Amino acid sequence: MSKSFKVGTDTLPIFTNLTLGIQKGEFLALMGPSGSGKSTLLNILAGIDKPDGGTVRVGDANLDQMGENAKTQWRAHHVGIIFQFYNLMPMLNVADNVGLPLLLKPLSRKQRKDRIDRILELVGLTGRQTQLPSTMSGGQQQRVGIARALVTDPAVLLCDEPTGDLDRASADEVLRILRFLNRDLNKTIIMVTHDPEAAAQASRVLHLNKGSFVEQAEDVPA
Ligand SMILES: Nc1ncnc2c1ncn2[C@@H]1O[C@H](COP(=O)(O)OP(=O)(O)OP(=O)(O)O)[C@@H](O)[C@H]1O
Repeated sequence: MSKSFKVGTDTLPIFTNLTLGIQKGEFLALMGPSGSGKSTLLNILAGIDKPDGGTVRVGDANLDQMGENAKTQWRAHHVGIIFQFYNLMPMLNVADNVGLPLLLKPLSRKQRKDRIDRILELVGLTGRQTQLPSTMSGGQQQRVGIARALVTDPAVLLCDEPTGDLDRASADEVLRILRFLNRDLNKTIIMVTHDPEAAAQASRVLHLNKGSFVEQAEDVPA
């Protein structure tokens, strides 16, 4: 896959003939300097951004052969996205934020409520349904963000610096949930992070370096 951006009259290459395979059920951490293309890669995997050339397959979906509407539908069913700054709707309460992705699904009010309640329990936010995000801590807001990403039961979770705005204790709680989702619910997780402690939770760490990935070397005892 190749990707560049046009900046004025210049072309800024981000990836040139990048080949990357991610296994179902992996917990992959993507690291690398600012501007190296980590978020761009997540956007390409989500079908939000398009490569200039090459092929991007996620499960059975061949993203480069799908139109925009098909990709939007596909994303709504198969991919959950978790953001650094949560991206919650401030005027909606917790239950309505978490339920947003379900608006595209033909569910009854009761089915919707049951699913929201179950997911909130999973992220440790039972009883918070009517609370507004602005009255919650950063860690709690991120757990609402995780619940929203999970509510459609996607196979893949894309996380863009999910602990980047959190203190250590809240970050550790978010990482504990991500680890649980990976190990116990078999979610494939791709997490961009600058935090070595977050990366240490992953089953594989890749460092983006000048448009290609370098696998983190195993620690070799001296
Ligand atoms: N829509 C765009 N138009 C032009 N340039 C862009 C666009 N999106 C990203 N870029 C450029 O592409 C490069 C990669 O950006 P990207 O956000 O993927 O990096 P990153 O590794 O996620 O960085 P960070 O760690 O700072 O979030 C940067 O130089 C950025 O300025």
